[in-house]
Amino acid sequence: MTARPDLRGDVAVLVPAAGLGVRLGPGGPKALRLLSGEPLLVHAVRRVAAAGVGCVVVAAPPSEVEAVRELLSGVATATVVAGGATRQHSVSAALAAVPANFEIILVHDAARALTPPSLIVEVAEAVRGGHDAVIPVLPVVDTIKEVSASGAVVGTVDRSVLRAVQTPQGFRRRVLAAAHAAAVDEHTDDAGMVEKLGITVHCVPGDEAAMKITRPVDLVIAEALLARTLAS
Ligand SMILES: Nc1ccn([C@@H]2O[C@H](COP(=O)(O)OP(=O)(O)OP(=O)(O)O)[C@@H](O)[C@H]2O)c(=O)n1
Ligand SMILES: C[C@](O)(CO)[C@H](O)COP(=O)(O)O
Repeated sequence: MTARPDLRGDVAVLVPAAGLGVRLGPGGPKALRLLSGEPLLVHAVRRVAAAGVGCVVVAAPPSEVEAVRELLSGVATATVVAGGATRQHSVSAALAAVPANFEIILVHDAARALTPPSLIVEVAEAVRGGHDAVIPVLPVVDTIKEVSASGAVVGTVDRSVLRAVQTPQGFRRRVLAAAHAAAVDEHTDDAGMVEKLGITVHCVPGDEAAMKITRPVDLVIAEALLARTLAS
């Protein structure tokens, strides 16, 4: 895990971690599920801290706030708040806890536990460089079909214009605050809320390691990625 010492401490990272993990199956809140013996949240926050950011705010499952504080005490200096019923509510709660002097805010899923610090730095630097909103993206590798409710193919989408979106997503603070003030739970991603304000969202190359651990197979893939990283 390589850190970039040149990143200034003017960046705050919000880590929504209050999701249930329904698609991962039974086993408790997803952010607390284990990957190589450590909770996903610990993997994620360790990488955020390695990026050299000045403030980390975690939105934890409401019943786990104290436990998460304890869990993170040896990992990074982090503020822990209670998350909400939707990702948007969790991000809003975390944003409210960021001190006023932080002008660059990144939002980063705990579920993207193996995101390299270098990607966190890239996104922060793109915001500092002048973009209001920045997202990491990857090309779509499968053919994408539009399908009707009855299961018939309606058409094939031109995938050359499609991108799969990751986190961290980076924003000027006023932009993220305005997007959340206007949002009505239509999007799980913050950039989607910003788009609705008519603000341009800039793309930077994503990273396969920033995959979102969503289904059981993703845990298997993440274990393999982690083993490869540790071995290199
Ligand atoms: N009410 C919520 C819902 C989601 N999240 C967080 O948002 C990130 C992305 O969400 P996702 O991966 O979809 O997690 P879950 O909502 O837990 O997954 P599922 O839909 O399978 O329950 C995760 O780090 C998750 O903990 C959150 O903080 N608060
Ligand atoms: C924010 C996000 O990770 C970008 O891909 C995604 O929107 C989260 O989506 P989910 O609906 O919570 O899986």
